Amino acid sequence: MSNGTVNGTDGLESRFASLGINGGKAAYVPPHMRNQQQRAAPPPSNDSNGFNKGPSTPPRSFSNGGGGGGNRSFSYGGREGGQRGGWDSPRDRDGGGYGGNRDFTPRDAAGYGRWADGKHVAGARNMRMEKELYGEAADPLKQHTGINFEKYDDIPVEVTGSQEFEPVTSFTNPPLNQLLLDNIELARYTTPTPVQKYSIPIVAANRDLMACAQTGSGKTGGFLFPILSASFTVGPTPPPKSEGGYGGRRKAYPTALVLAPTRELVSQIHDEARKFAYRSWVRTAVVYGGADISLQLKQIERGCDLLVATPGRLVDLIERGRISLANIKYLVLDEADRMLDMGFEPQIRRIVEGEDMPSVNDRQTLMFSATFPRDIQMLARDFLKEYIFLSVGRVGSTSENITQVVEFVEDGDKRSVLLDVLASSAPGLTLIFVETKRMADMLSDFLMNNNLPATAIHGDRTQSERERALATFRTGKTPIMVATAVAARGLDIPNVTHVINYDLPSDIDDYVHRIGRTGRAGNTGIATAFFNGGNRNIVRGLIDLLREANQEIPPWLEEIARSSAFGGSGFRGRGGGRGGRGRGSASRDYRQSGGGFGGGGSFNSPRMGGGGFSGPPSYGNGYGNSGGGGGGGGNSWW
Ligand SMILES: Nc1ncnc2c1ncn2[C@@H]1O[C@H](COP(=O)(O)OP(=O)(O)OP(=O)(O)O)[C@@H](O)[C@H]1O
Repeated sequence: MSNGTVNGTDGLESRFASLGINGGKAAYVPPHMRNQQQRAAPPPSNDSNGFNKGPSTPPRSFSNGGGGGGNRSFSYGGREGGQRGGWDSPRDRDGGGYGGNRDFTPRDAAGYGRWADGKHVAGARNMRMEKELYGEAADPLKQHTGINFEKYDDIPVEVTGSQEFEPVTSFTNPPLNQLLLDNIELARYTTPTPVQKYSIPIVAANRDLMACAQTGSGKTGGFLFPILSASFTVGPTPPPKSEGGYGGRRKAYPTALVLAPTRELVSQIHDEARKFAYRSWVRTAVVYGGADISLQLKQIERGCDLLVATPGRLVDLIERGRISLANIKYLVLDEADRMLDMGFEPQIRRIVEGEDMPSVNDRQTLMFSATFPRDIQMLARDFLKEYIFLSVGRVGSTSENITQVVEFVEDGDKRSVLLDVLASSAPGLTLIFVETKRMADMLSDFLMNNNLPATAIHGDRTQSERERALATFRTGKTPIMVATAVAARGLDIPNVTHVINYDLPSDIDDYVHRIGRTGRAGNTGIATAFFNGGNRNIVRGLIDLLREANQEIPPWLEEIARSSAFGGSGFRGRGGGRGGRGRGSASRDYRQSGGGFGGGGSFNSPRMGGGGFSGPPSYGNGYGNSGGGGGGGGNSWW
């Protein structure tokens, strides 16, 4: 299978000389490996880390000084020291007992805290863990903030709903718990991003939230910070009496559940959760399909207060009686629009409505994404109560940190144009998106046959193949990765300087997420799209995005938009690719744009607009999993 790593133990220059990426130019060596050669070099500063020398003159002048990642591995369970749940009250309360395998974890294992006698007892520092979780200051394997980080503050924020909120402009106590602040400092975050500034007070006010902010602008912290801060302060909730505690059955009762669509993403979120839960009583766990369930069960037994999960594996563990959702206080849907579209909605309904999760009134529900189509906003009301809608910038907009280039390329010319584009790319990691798994394999093989070290990631690869592909990509061993949509959302890989849409998606929101793998945390990046007549359905959406992000719009593209509109296919391209629930675009909270909705529902926002929009007929429980072709539950396009 495709995984053309650069092997061998020769000098770095010669290792990379064979890659031929830069034609006759000096051999490419990923910057992080150059650092290994030049240990004396001073560490990069936060805003000048060598990965964000912004591109200046598109197209094709890819001037980012990007670098390879490093050997950052996903933490699929198995941490040292063990971590049983943090509840440390008398075992015999309510007859249950919370310590099925209490001996698993030394009570005072460094790095892990506990809750004792109604108080939070922070664990001792553990330098080994700190190094693993936070890396070194100049660690090229970690994402560093880029030159444009402060510019996030210029993006207009809109908060709609029945309450106003003062943003939290700095990381301080109050409102945040001191232990969380210590961990935020260890993570080297100095200022909250806009989405974090608002999510902190909104969640603290016990409100449900639908939050929309651009890719790479810190949404993960946006939900982790307020949840962890409150958890550290309030402490754990004992299992319900009726369940009898952990005792015999070793069932876990998480209080926070984060659902996300892919294995890689849940692992990444879990890594972040571990960072910020360090030394606290909160034990984190991650479960996802395709990996050994017994290892995940062991991990859950060690403690599972904050659980990050893909829906399918979670359902499996609930069915096995190993996880109960009865204690959930916080439910987070990350990439919420993806989680509620045709592929996942039935599973989400089962988890949220068909198991023992507290009702919408007895939990807080938070949804985050960079895109929220109107139909999904309407569907989401089934899971939220009188929510606040937070948008940083226009819903579904792209970051100006990404320089977008659109090239007209007929299908038959794509391969040779790709070689040209890669040859003129500056060093850095390049992510290439294609529409099918077969194409992902074929294209990575083609690249390797042309001496370009590439790997592929898609849904047909085994878990270990996927992990290896990501690892070799991060480290720059294969600085090119060909991917299907499975890698489109959420992944935060440092030094991805170039995203190429070899095949454009049929949904403009998918384009937004794909190109969002570059230009993160204030860094800059380039996104190149190969456009041709087959992509007419997204031309209007694409032009809107380009205009909004102050990008150059090729005249030929506007010409196609004009002729497409005339020919009737120029709608803002949604709904083609994944089963085709006709999706309406939304640039903001749909309640603000006069959109009513059919069907029942308990939604009662005072600001809800009057009728007018009849919308898709029904999104009730009967919504099947019938997405054909590209979509549905089978995820066959991944
Ligand atoms: N306050 C902060 N200060 C510095 N860096 C931050 C801050 N918040 C988040 N980051 C970093 O920014 C990067 C992007 O954050 P994150 O992955 O949460 O983005 P996102 O908005 O969820 O993106 P996506 O829409 O692609 O899922 C991460 O590397 C994260 O560590």
